[in-house]
Order: sequence, then C-alpha cells, then structure tokens
Amino acid sequence: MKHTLVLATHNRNKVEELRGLLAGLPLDIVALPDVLPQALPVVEDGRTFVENAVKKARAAAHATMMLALADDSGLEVDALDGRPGVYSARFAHERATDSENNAALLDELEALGDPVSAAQNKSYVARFRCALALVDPFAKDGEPKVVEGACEGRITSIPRGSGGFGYDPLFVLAGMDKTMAELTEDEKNRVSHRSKAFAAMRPVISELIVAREQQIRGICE
Ligand SMILES: O=c1nc[nH]c2c1ncn2[C@H]1C[C@H](O)[C@@H](COP(=O)(O)OP(=O)(O)OP(=O)(O)O)O1
Ligand SMILES: [Mg+2]
Repeated sequence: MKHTLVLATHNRNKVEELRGLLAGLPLDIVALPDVLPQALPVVEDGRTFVENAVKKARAAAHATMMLALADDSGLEVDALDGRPGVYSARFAHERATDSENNAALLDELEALGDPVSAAQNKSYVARFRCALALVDPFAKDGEPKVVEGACEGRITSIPRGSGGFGYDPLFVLAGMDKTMAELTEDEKNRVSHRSKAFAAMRPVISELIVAREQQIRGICE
C-alpha cells in the first residue's frame, strides 16, 4: 500500500532533492503547489529553522489532510554572527532571488575585509542548517516530528558550479575543494545539511508507515 506525502515547500529545488532522499519509501510524493492552487499564508517568522519548518508542515497537513514534510533551511556565517540564518531567503530584500542574496552576502563580507584572502581564514567559516518537520494530520497527539542537520564549509568570493540552488556556488565544503554547486544532485544528497537531517527522518517515516498499516489492518479485521 502506498501513502501520500506532501512536500510543504514552494522551492522546486528542495522538492527535487527531497524526492531523491525519499526514494525507496512506499510513498506517493506530491509537491504542495501541485495539490493546492493557492499558496498557504504561512509567515516564516520563527526564531529558529525548527519553528519555521513546523509552521510550514502544520499548515500543509491541515490544508491537504496529507502527511506533510517541510524543510526550513539556511546559511550561517560565523563572521556575520550567524546571519543570514532564518533570513537566508530574504537576505537582500523580501522577494530576493538567489543571485541577489549571493551578491548581498559577498557585499557584507567584502565590507569586513578582502574576501579572497579572508576566504582562507577562519572568519569565513559557515554552515548550512536544515530542519525537517513531519506532521501527520491524523496523529492523536498532533505533535510534529522534527530533526536537524548541518553541513560545514566556508564562503568563497568566487562562485563556482551550476548545480544546486541558493548559496551553493559560494559554499566550499569542509575537507573538499569543491563548492556545493559543483556536486551532482546525488553527491549533494550524500553530504548536505538536508541529507543529514533526512537520515534522522527516514526511520521516523518508516515507523509511521508501519503504524498506519497496522491501524488499517485493525479496521479491516
Ligand atoms: O541546499 C542549499 N543550498 C543552497 N542554499 C540553500 C540550501 N538550503 C537552503 N538554502 C538557502 C536558500 C534560501 O535562501 C534559504 C532557504 O529558505 P527557506 O525559507 O527554507 O526556503 P524557500 O523559501 O526557498 O522555500 P519554502 O520556504 O517554500 O520551503 O536558504
Ligand atoms: Mg521560505
């Protein structure tokens, strides 16, 4: 039996990556914009990635009555005291594109000093963070299941690569001489903050599927 899971995101790149991560689970996966014609009025005003992920998953689960998985993620730069953080998607301005955000990030880093030389040193240390929230609209306790993952690296002032999305071309992976945008989708899905969070989410989803099937068998018997 297949269960339906809605990906509570309007970001097509996340949909693609999450589909790859969910492969092998007995799920029919749909993206929120494909099942709801209008965007849900979710204000991403949480103080943490977890709060925002829970808001998005709850809204999608209640609007669709499907099992909903949401992702809230972003970039933390040590030299900027953890910014852009939860404001990553709107770092340049409220409706910013990825390239506007990347330019805003480099502008801020440049204001701190020469980015090319500083990229070699600790001040440009950064990490991607991801919170994933799963909400089952039929769960008795109504509690979301939440996991987190992070991926360490540093910011380079010279963008490289055409894969991925967001800040990927500026993010050099720790221990590798590659930006996240120079990885294939499969490679990114082995190292990213999203994949690390998902490694903790996969068993949670599996257990939920087993529990649902037991429930259904109970009703049928
Ligand atoms: O793997 C990633 N590679 C590069 N950049 C990334 C990644 N993961 C998140 N990011 C950046 C993009 C965006 O500036 C922000 C996410 O913002 P976030 O609100 O979670 O997503 P979003 O608004 O694009 O879609 P939605 O809220 O509908 O899920 O962090
Ligand atoms: Mg968002």
